[in-house]
Amino acid sequence: MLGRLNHVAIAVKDAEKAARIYGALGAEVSPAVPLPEHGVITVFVTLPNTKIEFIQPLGETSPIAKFLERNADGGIHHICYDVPDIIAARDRLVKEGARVLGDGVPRIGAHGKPVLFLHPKDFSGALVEIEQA
Ligand SMILES: CC[C@@H](C(=O)O)C(=O)SCCNC(=O)CCNC(=O)[C@H](O)C(C)(C)COP(=O)(O)OP(=O)(O)OC[C@H]1O[C@@H](n2cnc3c(N)ncnc32)[C@H](O)[C@@H]1OP(=O)(O)O
Ligand SMILES: [Co+2]
Repeated sequence: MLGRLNHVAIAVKDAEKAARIYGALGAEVSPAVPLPEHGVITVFVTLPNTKIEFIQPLGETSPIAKFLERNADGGIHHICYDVPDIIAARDRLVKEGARVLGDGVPRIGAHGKPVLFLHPKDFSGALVEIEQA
């Protein structure tokens, strides 16, 4: 039911600036992409085995605003796993007692595929995103 580690997300105040050091190391760095429906701007760094997603707040109601108030210098915000069937994964997780954030309906994420978020208190203090593979 669980696939590859899709990305590790780091919340920062300036995503392009944060990714710059990875570019200096020769990694592929994407352009900044605003995703108003998620309240963030993303910059992806592609590594051989996964990606780093830098997320910067966008708009008044960004879901990462409080996190950055608590972590002014930035910090690891969530981890994202591929799942082969996001609806089956959601239903199994709910059955096991995990809380799906929002209305439980997958939304299209940064890679154009459906994503869901799971409450950090149900995953040992780590916010988890699942993405349809
Ligand atoms: C670009 C699209 C997409 C992709 O395709 O990759 C993205 O990644 S979008 C990324 C941003 N979107 C989201 O994060 C959506 C889901 N997040 C949420 O719904 C909220 O951020 C949250 C997880 C419910 C937290 O809400 P918030 O209002 O910020 O926090 P609270 O202060 O109410 O926190 C409650 C509780 O949870 C702890 N917490 C909060 N954020 C995290 C975190 N990132 N990792 C671990 N723990 C977290 C927080 O410390 C509180 O704990 P207590 O103080 O012990 O109650
Ligand atoms: Co993400």
